[in-house]
Amino acid sequence: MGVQTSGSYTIILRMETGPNVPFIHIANAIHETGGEIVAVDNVNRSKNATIRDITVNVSNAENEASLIKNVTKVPGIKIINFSDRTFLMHLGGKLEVHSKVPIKNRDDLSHVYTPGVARVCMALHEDPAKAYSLTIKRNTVAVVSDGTAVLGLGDIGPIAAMPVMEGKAMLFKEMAGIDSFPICLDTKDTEEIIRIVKAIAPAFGGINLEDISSPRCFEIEERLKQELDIPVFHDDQHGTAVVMLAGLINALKLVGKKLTDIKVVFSGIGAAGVACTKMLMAAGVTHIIGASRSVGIVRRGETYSNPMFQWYAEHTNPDNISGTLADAMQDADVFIGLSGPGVIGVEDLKKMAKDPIVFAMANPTPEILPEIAEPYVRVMATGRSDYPNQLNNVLCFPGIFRGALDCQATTINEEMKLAAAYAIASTVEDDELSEQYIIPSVFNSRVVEAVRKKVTQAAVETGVARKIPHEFA
Ligand SMILES: NC(=O)C1=CN([C@@H]2O[C@H](COP(=O)(O)OP(=O)(O)OC[C@H]3O[C@@H](n4cnc5c(N)ncnc54)[C@H](O)[C@@H]3O)[C@@H](O)[C@H]2O)C=CC1
Ligand SMILES: CC(=O)C(=O)O
Ligand SMILES: [Mg+2]
Repeated sequence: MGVQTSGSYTIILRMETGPNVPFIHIANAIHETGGEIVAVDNVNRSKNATIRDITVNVSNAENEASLIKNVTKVPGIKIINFSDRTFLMHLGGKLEVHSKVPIKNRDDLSHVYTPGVARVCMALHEDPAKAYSLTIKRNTVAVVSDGTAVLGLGDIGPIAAMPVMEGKAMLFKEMAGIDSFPICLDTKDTEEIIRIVKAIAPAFGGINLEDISSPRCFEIEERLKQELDIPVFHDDQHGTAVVMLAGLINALKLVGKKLTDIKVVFSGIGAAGVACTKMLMAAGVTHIIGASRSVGIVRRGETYSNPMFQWYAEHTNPDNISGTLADAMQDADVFIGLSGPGVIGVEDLKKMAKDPIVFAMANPTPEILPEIAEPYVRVMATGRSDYPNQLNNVLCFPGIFRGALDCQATTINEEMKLAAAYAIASTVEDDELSEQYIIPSVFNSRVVEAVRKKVTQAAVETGVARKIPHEFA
């Protein structure tokens, strides 16, 4: 009892029960160990036995083990097998490629492949710009990672990064109809990553860099932006920043404060923390303090080996305070966590200014859990889908790339990002806005369309669109 279950850890117990075993005995055994029954399917019923699949949310592996042990003790039941729903959904990977044109006979073959394909190749040789109409480039994005900063799990390597990149590719397709390939590179070398991404770029209309640790991610993205003529977008930086700003715009409406007046404290000065800081500065926030696990509050007068910390020290912390994250929390209006699990506690929240706003965005485990923070804060948001107010870059990257691809943008610039943030924020109407609803659901179908439209408009207005869609002509 009292165990926090997680929608992302679901097991299915297939069990056989004798004729006189009341279901309540099984339900109690599950409930006693903190499991939450979400579905019961009768698979087979005969005079002597019933076979059921019971789907249960558990909190973690230990909880799963103790639950199974407890259920096994119920007289008259036999567990046939149990499976983890998350792993079942990953069997064989989560993606496959489909062809758009059937190949039923030699004639079809001669058009889609040799000899017919050769004429198309030569047309592209003469005019490479036709790639947008004659190849998959028009609608295809590479999701590129080196596996060094996967969610908040850290440097777990390119193979272990694949499920996240496959997941991003699924989201591109499901949310915005964009085809994408997960590409996990077995190198951490900045120059080599730049070289490889440049080499694969001809097939793609955009590059989504993902989960590449800082500070290498800054140089990789900057160089690729300069050297390629397609959008290069480090999602952990800019997707996160766009969504964070959207959430903050709406949260501030609730508490009646202005961007220009607030004090914001960051935990985590990595890819996401730096980009969110820059986005807030661009939106008018002047009082920002950042703290990192390794050096505490970043301040002028110190020398940091990480060049981004040096930049941070020069551009934030107007009163140049020193100390730890806990010291920075005094009178903060907003806390933004882009670091790791459990870095703040209730004592830190109590120091914040009136109507605290807490965005604990570390994945999969936030800087503070909502059930602990909620009594002490006015607005609480996390990056997770199993709590209200999900601040996750999935609200941004499908729509921003849809908008960029539709106008064949050469880049995704600051104006396009700001347009995306305000578009996301505007999908929550004023009469819908509440502490539990500052940001639209990931499944709100209006989000991608709103972002697409505003992003394309911003691209056209700032002169980075190669094609002007009819609605903006
Ligand atoms: N909700 C969302 O949409 C997003 C959330 N994130 C989360 O933000 C976090 C950071 O991601 P990136 O900036 O891409 O990584 P990064 O590797 O570039 O930076 C991580 C930063 O957090 C600090 N940090 C890491 N673990 C920590 C811990 N346990 N305690 C204190 N500080 C810690 C590091 O010192 C570094 O400053 C991750 O948890 C990630 O899941 C990142 C992108 C999007
Ligand atoms: C959501 C995401 O991109 C991350 O946590 O890294
Ligand atoms: Mg990421």
